[in-house]
Amino acid sequence: MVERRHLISIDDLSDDQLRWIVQRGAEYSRGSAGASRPLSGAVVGVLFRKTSTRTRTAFSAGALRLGAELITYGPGDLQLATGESVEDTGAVLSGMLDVLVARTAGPEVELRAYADQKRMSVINAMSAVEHPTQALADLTTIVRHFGRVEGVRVLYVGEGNNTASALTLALSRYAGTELHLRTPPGYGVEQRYLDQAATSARRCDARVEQRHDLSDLPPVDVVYTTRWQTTGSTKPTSDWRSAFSPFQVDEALMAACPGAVFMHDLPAHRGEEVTGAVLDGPGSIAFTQAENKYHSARAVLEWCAADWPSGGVTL
Ligand SMILES: NC(=O)NCCC[C@H](N)C(=O)O
Repeated sequence: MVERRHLISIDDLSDDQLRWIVQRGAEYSRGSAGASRPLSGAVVGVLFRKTSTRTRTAFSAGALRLGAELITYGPGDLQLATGESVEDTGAVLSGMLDVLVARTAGPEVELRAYADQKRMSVINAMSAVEHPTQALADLTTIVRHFGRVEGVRVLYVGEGNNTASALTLALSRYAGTELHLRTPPGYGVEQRYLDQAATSARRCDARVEQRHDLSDLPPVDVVYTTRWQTTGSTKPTSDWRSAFSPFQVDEALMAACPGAVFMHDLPAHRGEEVTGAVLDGPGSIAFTQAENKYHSARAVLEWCAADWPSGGVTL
């Protein structure tokens, strides 16, 4: 039996696979991906243990459009809620589903447990530490806007959360990219992701650096931010806003980055991490970026189906 593919971390993808998914997402967004239905006859489970608008809809609509049937589970629906283990849950679901798209409350260990079988693909629809499908959609957005990922320079402003970790792992795999992480003190991207990215950056001639202030901003092509209340996490101190408020993306910050477009993984909180003038302004591509989650989700699902008899991808 062919083992099923899992996407739990960006690090699970080879360079070729990463590039294939990003480019394929761009083809879907251009409407040039063709009309094949590689998930025909498949059943996809969609398990969201945390709230979701974009990712859940992108994967649900994507799976349906690619020909699959869907089963959706809310946070209290499975026997997980009454104490059944994630290992037992994964073993049972894998006998019935082809793909499980799951957003978990905690770290990736839960997703790895679901993936500890050979019959069902598992897709990380966001964990507490990494949001790989967001990074794939973000790179597809960059390809659509700039025509390439290579050489694109990104200023990421805000908490070093799941979105930031995935973006760090993904961008560092493209030649000439620069990722300037400017995160509040104490809220940076975890060192293990920076270490992984540093290895990729050396190999691919990319650059990743993290600082905790907004001085000496380099020339960039993209300014990216994220909300201040990351799903499932609570801040260790009650005065965290004083650390975050200098990191609001406002018109002054955008003026310091001439020519840059604005990206946001959403949901947005106008007046917190970004002003309305920036999010709703002419330089914002945040809502195109949100739509690209749907296009990218189809690319991810198609990649999972590659080895199925109905699949056509060879990577
Ligand atoms: N685009 C998304 O998936 N948005 C959902 C929340 C993202 C944010 N990084 C969070 O963890 O709250």
